[in-house]
Amino acid sequence: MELLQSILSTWPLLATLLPLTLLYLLLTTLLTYFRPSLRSLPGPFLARISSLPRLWTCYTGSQHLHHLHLHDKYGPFVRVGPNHVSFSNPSLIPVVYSISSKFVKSDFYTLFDIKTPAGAMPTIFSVRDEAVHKGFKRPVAGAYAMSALRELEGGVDECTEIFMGKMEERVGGEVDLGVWVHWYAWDTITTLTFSNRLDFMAREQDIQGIISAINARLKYNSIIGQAPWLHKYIFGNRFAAYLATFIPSLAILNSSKYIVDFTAAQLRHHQSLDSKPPSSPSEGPGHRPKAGYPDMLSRFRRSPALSSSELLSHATGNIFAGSDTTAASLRSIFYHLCLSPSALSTLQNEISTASAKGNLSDPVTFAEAQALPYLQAVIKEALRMHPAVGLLLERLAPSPEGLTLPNGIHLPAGTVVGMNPWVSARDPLVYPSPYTFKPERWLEASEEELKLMERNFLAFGGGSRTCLGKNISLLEMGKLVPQVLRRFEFELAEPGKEWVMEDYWFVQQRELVCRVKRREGGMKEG
Ligand code: HEM
Repeated sequence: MELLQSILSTWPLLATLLPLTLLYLLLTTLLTYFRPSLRSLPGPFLARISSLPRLWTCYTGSQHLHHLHLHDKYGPFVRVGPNHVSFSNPSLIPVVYSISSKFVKSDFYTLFDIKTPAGAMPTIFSVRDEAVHKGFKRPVAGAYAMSALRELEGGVDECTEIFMGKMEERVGGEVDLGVWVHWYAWDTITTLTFSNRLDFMAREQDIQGIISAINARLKYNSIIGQAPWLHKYIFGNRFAAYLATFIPSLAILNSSKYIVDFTAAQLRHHQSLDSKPPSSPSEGPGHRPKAGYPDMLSRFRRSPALSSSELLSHATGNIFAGSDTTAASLRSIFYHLCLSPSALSTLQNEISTASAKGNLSDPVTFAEAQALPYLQAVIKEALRMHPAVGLLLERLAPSPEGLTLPNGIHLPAGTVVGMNPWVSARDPLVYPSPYTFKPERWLEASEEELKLMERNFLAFGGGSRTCLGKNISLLEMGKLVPQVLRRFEFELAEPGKEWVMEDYWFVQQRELVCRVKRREGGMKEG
């Protein structure tokens, strides 16, 4: 106390400013706490007045679990931040996430904008303005249609074959299946997008460190995205970003440029091969594009409406969103099958029966996979058990009307509202015993129940901002899983041990170590 008095008497300006600052902080805290309408919503005290709890739970990679806990404790509407409301009430899903919804994405998504040589620009994923989003999507949507992707099945088959070969080499031993499906997803997305498989699987490594770069940026984006205004003082600030280069553990988080440069190199490579004759296997590993090959980039490039920056933005979107998601979903499929012997044997029987009837080619085609109802239910249930995205899908209450919650509370325009796909997936009224992996629920539900289950299924998001790459992942998962299961069996190396989850926008799992066996009576390597 004496020390404070002596400081204040030495610096009279400080003596005036300090109480004013404290008064300002007190007033803003009170105003934040008592923000109209939001004050009547329940939620943790600190979350009402500051972004710290959201920053912290994001930093610890556990926000999906935190949101589940908050809704268990406080009910369907929780004030999770000064201006943030998380909801678990399903009736709001069609309001907030519909095709014609006026709820645009929040500033959280600005962290996912990219810098191109022509300047900063959003990606189709991060763009906030709905009209701009429509314009962005129109020229490329065709490339994501299932009819277009089916032409690329051969590319998926090549990657599947490599995956099978790698598992074959490991029969009798242990594999970290989580790592392998990640490499599989990377090889597949680079094949489908650029016809340039980078051979993560063949070389058994993170090629050019791109996986680490994306993980690091996702970490930064999800944490700083909780208070997006912070970005302009961190990596959005040139000087701060420069200073960070001297601290390797910080510098790695600023990998956005690295990711865009990685994609730009792929674009240049694709363009440089236009004039080359069709590839031959002697060109070495990877799949080389030839003029007219219907990979996604060729389709994008055929659209005269796309500038080179837009092309880069779309390709970066595929790189950013196209592998972690599918990998997390594949891990969920294999993990839950390992934990559920009855589901595994039902699926194995379905595959064997179809095979015996001659209904499964080698490799399994997408059309054949779709005709396996239990397989489709397993995929759906695995995505429900483990949605790839684990933060709020944040949207802004529209202006001027805001949002009136079913309990009558009115949220003003500009309030950030959203649902976490993990919360919608665990609603016991929609999915009885929501923590149990039960593919049958998708086959046994009545029409009415199924409608509700589909409505709550936010694994691919919803409305006009539904995942654009959904068909890519369905193609990959639908083809890989039956092909692998007809030849191999996996069991957890340590059955009692749970995997480790980290939620940095995508909820990635680690330590899915399995023993690989050749399946009794299963298909031999052909
Ligand atoms: C199982 C795999 C996948 C899952 C679970 C998934 C999940 C999601 C989710 C939840 C969203 C909505 C995010 C939001 O509203 O904020 C989304 C959007 C998006 N996803 Fe995926 N995704 C998957 C695979 C892919 C793939 C393979 C690609 C592309 C190669 C992709 C590209 C996109 C794009 C471009 C958007 C933004 C769409 C828009 O706003 O119009 N995703 N995804």
